[in-house]
Amino acid sequence: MAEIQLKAMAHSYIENPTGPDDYAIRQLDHVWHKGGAYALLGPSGCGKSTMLNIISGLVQPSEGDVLFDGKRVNELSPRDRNIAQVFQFPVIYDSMTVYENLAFPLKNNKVPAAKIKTRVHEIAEVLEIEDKLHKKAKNLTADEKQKVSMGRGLVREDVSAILFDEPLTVIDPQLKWKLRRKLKQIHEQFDITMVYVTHDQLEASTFADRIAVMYDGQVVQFGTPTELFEAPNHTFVGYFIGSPGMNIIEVERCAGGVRFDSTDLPLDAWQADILGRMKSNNIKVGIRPEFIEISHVATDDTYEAEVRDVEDLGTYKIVTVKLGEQVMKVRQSEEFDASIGSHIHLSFPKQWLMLYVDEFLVQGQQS
Ligand SMILES: Nc1ncnc2c1ncn2[C@@H]1O[C@H](COP(=O)(O)OP(=O)(O)OP(=O)(O)O)[C@@H](O)[C@H]1O
Repeated sequence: MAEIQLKAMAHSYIENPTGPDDYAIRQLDHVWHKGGAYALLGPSGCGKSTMLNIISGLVQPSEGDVLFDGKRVNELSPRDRNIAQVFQFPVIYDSMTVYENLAFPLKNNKVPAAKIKTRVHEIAEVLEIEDKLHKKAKNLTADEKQKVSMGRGLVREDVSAILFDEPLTVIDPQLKWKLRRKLKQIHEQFDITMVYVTHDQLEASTFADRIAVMYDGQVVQFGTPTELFEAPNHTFVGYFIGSPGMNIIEVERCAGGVRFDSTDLPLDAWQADILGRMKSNNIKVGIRPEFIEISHVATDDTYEAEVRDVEDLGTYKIVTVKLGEQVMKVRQSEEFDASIGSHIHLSFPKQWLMLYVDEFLVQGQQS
């Protein structure tokens, strides 16, 4: 197992990149600590597979260093880096039995036969494919084949890390949940560094202790699921995590705070202070639907808004409201009752009102 560090690393598939848009991964520093369970989450094309392939050695970064336990491995092949990688589609030998498939990486590494037998049975038991060990791989279902593919990654005890590139894409939805739990259990049992690529936030949160959110070739936040939810470091994280995502509103400066349409939002003194020292006019505020409060009575701290829609999702409701020209989503309990077109009063608790300049969170001594 190894600590994997990316140091001033960037990658462009173009020979002579001229600007940031030419990079699949923009320059970044990042550490995957030993034994961690990580997810790499982001939309299609943001650079997840490129990042994984750079760690495994299938792609050499055009700039910077990849370090395993402090040693530069840029020039080492995937085999010499001792990385196991599980892809979207199963990589197995159809003509071999399940047992032979699982034993193959160990045989290659000259592991003694008795040890191979114990290890193959151990992994087959964890993956619940023990009864398939003597079946030819070509006769397995797609789910079973992918389990074998995962098993081939898990079977080696000496790996630096296991990288999963959307491994559950081909898996039946009902089994997906089970396999995700299984991988988590395997992580706890074997304590291996695992990086799991996905574009599904639920998949990322159930598997990982910490999630790296990628957007446009950058890791815009690396944090626990709670950190990503409560304090998104970038507007993209706010929008991408949560269902529905964060309400993000373009605003401009005004005395003591910010304003949109004719609505003034006061900021905390420290936020106003930092904003006052920044030059950019790309200013936004974000608040999650879960944190906006609705009441039927007005106070000094509330804003009158119109109910545009109420979506009943069984155990809660998503209320669409319009404040000035701004449409927002608010999450309410199933008891919420207001007719469409009626007027209600919104409040934005200050601790949940995030301020973004040039899309990044303005952070300070939050109260
Ligand atoms: N071999 C390649 N040659 C040229 N450009 C590539 C290559 N592989 C990826 N890219 C480009 O690099 C960028 C990042 O792609 P990458 O596959 O890493 O993203 P991703 O987040 O894994 O996407 P997906 O979820 O769709 O697999 C994209 O713009 C993609 O078109």
